[in-house]
Amino acid sequence: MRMAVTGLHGQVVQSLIERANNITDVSIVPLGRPELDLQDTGTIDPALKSARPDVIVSAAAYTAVDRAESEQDVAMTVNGVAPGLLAATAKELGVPLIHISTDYVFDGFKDEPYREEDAVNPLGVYGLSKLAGEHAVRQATANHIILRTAWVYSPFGANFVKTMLRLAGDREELNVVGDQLGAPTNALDIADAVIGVARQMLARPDDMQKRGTFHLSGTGYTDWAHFAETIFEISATLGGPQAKINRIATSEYPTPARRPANSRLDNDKLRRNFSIVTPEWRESLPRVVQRLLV
Ligand SMILES: NC(=O)C1=CN([C@@H]2O[C@H](COP(=O)(O)OP(=O)(O)OC[C@H]3O[C@@H](n4cnc5c(N)ncnc54)[C@H](OP(=O)(O)O)[C@@H]3O)[C@@H](O)[C@H]2O)C=CC1
Ligand SMILES: Cc1cn([C@H]2C[C@H](O)[C@@H](COP(=O)(O)OP(=O)(O)O[C@H]3O[C@@H](C)C(=O)[C@@H](O)[C@H]3O)O2)c(=O)[nH]c1=O
Repeated sequence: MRMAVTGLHGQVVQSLIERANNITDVSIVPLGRPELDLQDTGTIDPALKSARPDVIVSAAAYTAVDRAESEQDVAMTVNGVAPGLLAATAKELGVPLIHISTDYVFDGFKDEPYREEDAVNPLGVYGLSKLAGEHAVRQATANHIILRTAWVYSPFGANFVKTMLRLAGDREELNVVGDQLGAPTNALDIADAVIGVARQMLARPDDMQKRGTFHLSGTGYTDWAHFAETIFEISATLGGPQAKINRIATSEYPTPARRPANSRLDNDKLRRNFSIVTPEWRESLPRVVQRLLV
């Protein structure tokens, strides 16, 4: 199975490359700038076609949530327009598209985990742009999966786990918000799920139970402050950096973009339709912290 994946250095791309290294029948073709530039939309179709994919994975995105508030045009092109073009090429090639989206399409006012059919209402430009991307994909091809994930971390790229370990090098105490709930998701677990989903889509080309929108986050949930405390508990056992976490309210940590108070995603549809279950977030975390401390 040849998977063309957008992006080069991103967390999900790098995780797919690492996982595929150990699987003989899966090869990843990462497509990044300048060959494929989601801002330079004319590059998308030729780059994808030259990769001769069996499946396309749309993993690249403009992910700077706060910067998006002042770079709306770039965020909209990369996250909102480009996925529709990827989907149009996927349709022309007759191959499935797996598009990664986000919990930030929701406003977070629901008390329970979000299900796929719940009403969307993004609070910021990043979420709005990702929602536009979802609509564009749905319009361009029925042969798609939209996988909404959340709070992604990994040994690669930039993420909250790396930020906490880095900040602890300079400070003894860190203020972290304790009133936003969500599920940390290891990008390597996303990679496993994406490969599993792709195999099942190819095996069942006409099965609409294996098409549409699905949620995929780590199992269980936490808040950012407790997530940070857990990172440092693990770091302590490995002789890594330490910091005391001061639990604060979101109102005490002003940011350009608003974040949802509830980012929890209900993963049950993925379990029912694909038999895919993600590990507990606490189980996945130590493996990444360990790698980051080496
Ligand atoms: N990070 C998170 O917490 C979450 C992420 N998601 C979604 O998951 C997906 C993967 O995220 P993640 O791996 O964390 O992302 P990263 O921020 O780690 O990487 C983003 C990738 O997008 C690429 N990219 C950005 N702009 C362009 C462009 N104009 N042209 C081509 N490539 C571009 C980057 O390129 P380069 O390699 O050159 O830097 C990089 O490879 C995204 O769709 C994101 O919206 C969803 C929920 C949470
Ligand atoms: C660094 C830091 C962050 N925070 C807060 C800010 C924010 O509410 C929360 C997480 O901060 P980050 O900037 O890492 O998170 P953020 O960029 O909002 O992460 C999001 O990224 C996009 C791409 C997604 O799709 C989302 O699922 C989500 O993972 O923690 C603190 O309270 N203290 C700190 O020292």
